[in-house]
Amino acid sequence: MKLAEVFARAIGRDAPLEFRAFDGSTAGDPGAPARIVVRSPLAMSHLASAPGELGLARAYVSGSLDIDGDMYAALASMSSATLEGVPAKVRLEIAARLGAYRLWWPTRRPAAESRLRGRRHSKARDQEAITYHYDVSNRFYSWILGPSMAYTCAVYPEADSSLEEAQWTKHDLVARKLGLRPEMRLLDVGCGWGGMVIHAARHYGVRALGVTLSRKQAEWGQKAIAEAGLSELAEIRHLDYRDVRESGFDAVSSIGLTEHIGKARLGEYFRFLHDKLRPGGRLLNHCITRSDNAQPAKVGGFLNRYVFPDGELESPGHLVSAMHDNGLEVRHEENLREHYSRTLTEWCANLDAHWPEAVREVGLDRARVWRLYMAGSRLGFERNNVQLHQILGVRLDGADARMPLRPDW
Ligand SMILES: C[S@@+](CC[C@H](N)C(=O)[O-])C[C@H]1O[C@@H](n2cnc3c(N)ncnc32)[C@H](O)[C@@H]1O
Repeated sequence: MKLAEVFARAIGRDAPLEFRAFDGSTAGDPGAPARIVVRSPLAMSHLASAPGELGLARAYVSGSLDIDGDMYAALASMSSATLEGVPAKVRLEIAARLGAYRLWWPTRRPAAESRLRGRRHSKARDQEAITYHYDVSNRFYSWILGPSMAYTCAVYPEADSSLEEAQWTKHDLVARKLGLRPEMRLLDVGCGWGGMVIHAARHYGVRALGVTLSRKQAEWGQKAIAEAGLSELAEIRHLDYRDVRESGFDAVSSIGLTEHIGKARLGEYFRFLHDKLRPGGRLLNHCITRSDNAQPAKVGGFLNRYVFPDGELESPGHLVSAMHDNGLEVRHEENLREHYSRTLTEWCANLDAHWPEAVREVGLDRARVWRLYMAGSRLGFERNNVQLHQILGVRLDGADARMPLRPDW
């Protein structure tokens, strides 16, 4: 059986995809928005060794399989692939073919795959994990993220708002939820390239300290603060949040950091942030959560090995409980899932628009990792496999929460 026949049976003959393989076989619609090209038997060996997303990712990142055109459309079609309706005899034949590929074309893990050592979530290993993903190239990130350099879900105020407006709106939403006012002190943990710190200082006159484990982000953010003339108010340090010594902050923001903490450490994370606040101070926690809480968290897949090593997602309920159990009165929460699929759609389009220079900057294998992960994440938010929750908590400890009677955020 030729590979195109296997493909047509698994994906369906009407899928909006074209398929070509090294054995000369073809299937699908040549005018489709996306084309899968299996360039060598090595791709089949990758798929046989690690069936599903990891095998596909290894084949794509190693260059033995290409996905041309619309990556999102390709993933949307492939994610529903199944051999369920295929007769048992044919399935056995396919399994035997895959086994033979595996035997004759042994695979090696592509060099881009992460290999972290040491105790999970030790400071040293977390530094390695963050360097792996964020210290790639600031230029590369600027092509994807645009001028805001914000690497988290934007908040679109209108149907036709731009990414830049939506990132501004996200920072402003966080500022308003935190009740920022001039002379307040804000701690932004996991500050990235400094977007929230700069927004709080520029628009609210707040004294803002941001910390990030990425050296390249810190350098970029420090320069951006100086160029904006905000050095009196804003500061960014290359520092593990656990090493922040100051306390008594009026507000803490954590935008996209929780995904790096790990379930086992969530309690101490929220306790630490609680202790950084003065009584009456607020924490706004913004992070990706997972929808299916019944399944154990998935480790060792594509995202863990190529994108966010040691990253872990929790359910929104678990986060609310962890905040509640660590001294924070939970006052508000909202799910911004649709905003993240839209944000990712724009990042994917930006990467495609800068593809040749992105490949020159970080190499083809890495550029492919980002292309695959961002399109897959867009699909994940659209299909409610993952969500984005903002949760607002207050440290009471005898103080008044001073929340508005009906917030108009
Ligand atoms: C997805 S990025 C979000 C950046 C930024 N908040 C934004 O919205 O663009 C996650 C950030 O968490 C930071 N981070 C992860 N673990 C950290 C830790 N232990 N201490 C400080 N920063 C950390 C990373 O360096 C990165 O800046």
